[in-house]
Amino acid sequence: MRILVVGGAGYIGSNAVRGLINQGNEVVVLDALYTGHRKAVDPQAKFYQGDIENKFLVSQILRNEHIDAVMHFAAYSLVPESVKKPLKYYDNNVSGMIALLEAMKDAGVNYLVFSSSAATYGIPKQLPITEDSPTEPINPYGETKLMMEKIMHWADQADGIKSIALRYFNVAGASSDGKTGEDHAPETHLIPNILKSAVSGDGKLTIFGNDYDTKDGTNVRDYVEISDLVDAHILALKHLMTTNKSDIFNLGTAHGYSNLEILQAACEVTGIDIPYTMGPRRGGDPDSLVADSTKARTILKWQPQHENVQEVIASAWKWHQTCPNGYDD
Ligand SMILES: O=c1ccn([C@@H]2O[C@H](COP(=O)(O)OP(=O)(O)O[C@H]3O[C@H](CO)[C@@H](O)[C@H](O)[C@H]3O)[C@@H](O)[C@H]2O)c(=O)[nH]1
Repeated sequence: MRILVVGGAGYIGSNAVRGLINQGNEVVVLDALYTGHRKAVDPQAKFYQGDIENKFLVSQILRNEHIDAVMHFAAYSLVPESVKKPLKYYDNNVSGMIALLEAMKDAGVNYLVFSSSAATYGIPKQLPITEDSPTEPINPYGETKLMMEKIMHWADQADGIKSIALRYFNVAGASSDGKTGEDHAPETHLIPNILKSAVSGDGKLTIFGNDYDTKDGTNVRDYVEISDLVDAHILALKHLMTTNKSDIFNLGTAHGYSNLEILQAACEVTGIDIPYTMGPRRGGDPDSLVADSTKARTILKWQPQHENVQEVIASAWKWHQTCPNGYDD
């Protein structure tokens, strides 16, 4: 199959590109390189630099490259940034999805796997969260992802574009060959920030808030390992093309770790007593997000292989030690 991976130079997209190639697919990448890294893209993929909002370019690539299906990772994804710059998020994320679907309609490409988020749920009424839980996002990022899902739904109704939205919980870890890891600018994610502090010893790590309604007062998250996440995308695409039916799946492990538990696990993995400051709450953080992924396990036959959070942190730690400045080395 020939797959277009939009946003294929980012953390999750670049890992998906490798996974697709390893499974015998031909991959074309489109990435604007606003947040992604050219060096992260597997050299076996054909690369175009460009913006998802350029629907003429996307349509041309879909036609000229004889694309069968699209995976979409080209959205802004930082919760705190979205709270500070909501218009940037609505503009890029929502407009990007509209342009992509218009280009797919124009080129007659009817299959889309989309990187959605647990942030679509907001503050869950019960844990673990199933796909039919209410979707009431509490930050602009989560709301843009929900809007994108809704746009996909109506594009299916009107134009027959079939799609699967994968609602990820917190993705973490690096590839086992050490080639691709997590490198955002600015870095706002917990595990990379903890490990950066471990490498630099700068003592700049802040844990945001210890007055949440959780076991130790810090936020609880469900960490899903990057290669397990990529496997789910490939299974989802096969399922979509077999059933021709749009759907939504959670991807997580059903294990919730508090921010302090993650810090403790990182201290154990690295052997470093990582200093931190307890700071005030960061805007837009729900207390706890833990996935019920029974649906993905049953229907997609998804079997995550890396549910031990220490193992996930260990792979990220290997990457951070090798590339302390990310892809800028
Ligand atoms: O330096 C830091 C960074 C983060 N946190 C906290 O760590 C937790 C996790 O934060 P982060 O790693 O930024 O992830 P989330 O905000 O939970 O968002 C992630 O998880 C979502 C789904 O749960 C995804 O959709 C998003 O794309 C992804 O950024 C939160 O409580 C943060 O406040 C800190 O305390 N200190």
